[in-house]
Amino acid sequence: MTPSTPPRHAVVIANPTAGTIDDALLDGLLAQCARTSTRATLVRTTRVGDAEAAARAAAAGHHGPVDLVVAVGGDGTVHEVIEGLTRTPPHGTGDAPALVIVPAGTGNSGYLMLWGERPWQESLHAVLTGSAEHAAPRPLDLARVAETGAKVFLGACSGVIADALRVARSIPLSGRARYACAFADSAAAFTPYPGRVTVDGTVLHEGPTVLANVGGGRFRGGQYQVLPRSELDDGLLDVCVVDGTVAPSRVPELTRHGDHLGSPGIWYGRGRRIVVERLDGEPLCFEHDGELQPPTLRRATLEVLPAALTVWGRPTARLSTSGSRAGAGPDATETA
Ligand SMILES: Nc1ncnc2c1ncn2[C@@H]1O[C@H](COP(=O)(O)OP(=O)(O)OP(=O)(O)O)[C@@H](O)[C@H]1O
Repeated sequence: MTPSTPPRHAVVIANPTAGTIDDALLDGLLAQCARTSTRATLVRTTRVGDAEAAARAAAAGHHGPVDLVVAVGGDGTVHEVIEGLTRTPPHGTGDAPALVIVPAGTGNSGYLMLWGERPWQESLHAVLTGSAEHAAPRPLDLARVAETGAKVFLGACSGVIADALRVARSIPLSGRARYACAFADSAAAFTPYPGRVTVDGTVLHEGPTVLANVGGGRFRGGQYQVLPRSELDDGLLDVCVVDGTVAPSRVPELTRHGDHLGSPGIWYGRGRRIVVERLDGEPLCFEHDGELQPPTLRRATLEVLPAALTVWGRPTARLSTSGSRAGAGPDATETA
């Protein structure tokens, strides 16, 4: 395999308030850069919005030529860094810096999506040494919420998966355990809402809806494979709808291993523009990248931004090919 070009200058954007960060983690990271002669510029955030500003500054060339941005934190930090990297045209004629994630939050779905369960030190070492066998810079599709302009990298979801984030606020656990507990509690009490999901102008589902998940990554909450077929670099968004014939309480167990696609009441599509609506005049319960959104939208329009970002991940034929593709069936409406 041809080695990738190792990065020469990394801007490390670290959120010191993220769930599992400490000085030892940052010292270890900087030592790894020093061992491979990668210049590292450390930026510690001090408030919400700093990570986005730092990524924008790095892409705009404020630190000189930069070919790598290291986001150290949880999914919230990664989301900000992506907003910053994609908001600025790259400095001069060079490419925008590529992103690598060092997981220091509690859920870390972004890291899981790109590297699986591999320790971050091994992933970073492969990036810094240009080991093509273990790491590759890959194009990553993002989505944009047309109504707000927000970028989405992990995925967006209406219904019970979003409601679980509300429930999680009062659960005294952290990370994946907290979300699992919240998902079970929310699902046990959830009432389907009247909804419609449209894929590139064709209605995929209309009627009682438990959730509509658009992505993005295969996993939500770091552990539920709601979109087991999703490819992160195919220029398309996947969508899975669970309709009201499925008991909400069964959804956590059904989606745990991505086995739900063959079941009745599951609708799966793929396209460039996906509209998720609530039809009774009430606001959608809606989240993206693990952040519950204010109840202001009755519809969310997700448009794909193909290859919006270069991100380091494990080299696979596609970014996320673990698991097999389900055969086409009634659950497998594909619009592209
Ligand atoms: N210095 C800071 N002080 C306070 N908040 C910050 C700071 N830097 C970043 N933030 C905000 O903290 C929020 C949470 O961070 P992040 O999601 O990275 O960590 P986490 O909550 O521990 O991880 P996870 O989302 O995996 O549970 C982010 O939305 C970010 O905007």
